[in-house]
Amino acid sequence: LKAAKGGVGFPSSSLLPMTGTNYNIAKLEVINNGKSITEARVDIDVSWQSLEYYAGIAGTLAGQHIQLPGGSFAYTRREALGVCVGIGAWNYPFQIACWKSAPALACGNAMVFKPSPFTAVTAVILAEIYKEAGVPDGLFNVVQGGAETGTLLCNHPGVAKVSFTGSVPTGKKIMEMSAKTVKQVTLELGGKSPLIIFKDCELENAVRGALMANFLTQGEVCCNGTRVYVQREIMPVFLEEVVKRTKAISIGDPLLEDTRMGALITRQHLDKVLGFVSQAKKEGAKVLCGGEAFTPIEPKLKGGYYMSPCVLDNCTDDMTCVKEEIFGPVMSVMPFDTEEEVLKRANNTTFGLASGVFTRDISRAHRVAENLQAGTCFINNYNISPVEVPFGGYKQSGFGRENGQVTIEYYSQLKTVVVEMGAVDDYFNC
Ligand SMILES: NC(=O)c1ccc[n+]([C@@H]2O[C@H](COP(=O)([O-])OP(=O)(O)OC[C@H]3O[C@@H](n4cnc5c(N)ncnc54)[C@H](O)[C@@H]3O)[C@@H](O)[C@H]2O)c1
Ligand SMILES: CCCCC=O
Repeated sequence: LKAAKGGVGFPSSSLLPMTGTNYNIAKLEVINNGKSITEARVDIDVSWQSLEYYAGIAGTLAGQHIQLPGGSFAYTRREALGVCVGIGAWNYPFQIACWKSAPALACGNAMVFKPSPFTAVTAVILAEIYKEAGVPDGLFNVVQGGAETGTLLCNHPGVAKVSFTGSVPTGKKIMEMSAKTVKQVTLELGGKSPLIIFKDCELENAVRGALMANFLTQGEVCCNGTRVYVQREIMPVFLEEVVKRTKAISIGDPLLEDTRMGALITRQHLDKVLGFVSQAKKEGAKVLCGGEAFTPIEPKLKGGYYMSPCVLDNCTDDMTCVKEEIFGPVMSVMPFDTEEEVLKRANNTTFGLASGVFTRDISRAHRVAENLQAGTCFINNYNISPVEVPFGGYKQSGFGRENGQVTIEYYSQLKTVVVEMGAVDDYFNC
């Protein structure tokens, strides 16, 4: 399993077959969420990699020694915050629970984790795994419930920190509640990320990248690059290729090895996503493929929340489908002419979670990455998030980070100890 490439949902062909516990968790995650088994396996890989990574870091936590005049000195200690609350979204249930609990526990905190009520199961499996590994009772706890339970946790005076993954509107409420007792907050929120494809790109990679940026986990991925800006000269060939491959995505039973797209999370969410497609048509977008409820041929799947992945052409920056997070398999494609123009358009959003650029021009790639207002910029790929690499948003996509060494700072506090080696000053002359 070491061969697995860390990713938000990267279905790596380098994955070795899973057996035993890992495979069972992946299967449960499919039943939990509806995503394909190939993706769920990657989620479980990314999850255990997170546990291993922070377990390794735990023994390296250290402060600083600062020499002061007269032999005195100060040192800093990195200490736990106390009880941390983790609140998760439904799209990566097990992975989110690991991304939060691994650094929290590594820093010496306890965690109370609340999964989304739509995907309640696998966080409990994580609690069982921790117990089996020897984590003392009470250090990692799962409470089930929805908004009411989340509210109680955020208002609890005994909680030191809330790490939240979910939508922007809920994130604002979490921040407001946490402010009452000055709790620390990490917010991993939504996005409407731009993916910029220049005419000098390696087209095959750019097309694959656009699919990776839009259709993993049925498009229900926070950092998806759903605003696809394509340089005008290559628009016809890009559209032809992207539509051909989108039509070929196999939708159906998510437990089957060949399936690449499963079911959306709920009927209500499916209707909402289909509603975005209808609205896009009304506003002048052209559906090149998909965007409809889909009924797989297997009789047992009738009534499932499936839809065909959609590519929208004729989009403009002011359309609802381009401005709002759809959180479903809908790609909006728009032409651009110059780098300056596309950067301005890409940054014209209140979100700032991720971004991407495809080009062979190395200077341009780094210049674009510098100028995009987003927490992550992928160059010549998309949706790759190994555990060593910090992940998080700019602007209303949130703050704080998950993954990487920096996350230690979000689950610990710094104590300064000042040590006098001489006499105390007789300042008051008494
Ligand atoms: N940035 C990231 O890392 C990331 C990752 C995954 C999903 N997301 C975002 O999550 C959203 C989809 O997930 P969702 O529909 O579960 O989001 P959501 O905001 O509806 O719910 C997220 C969690 O918050 C809880 N909750 C709801 N109301 C609450 C309240 N008032 N107080 C406390 N807790 C409350 C829910 O029960 C759930 O556990 C999308 O916007 C997506 O972009 C972000
Ligand atoms: C935990 C995975 C985050 C990806 C966004 O939805």
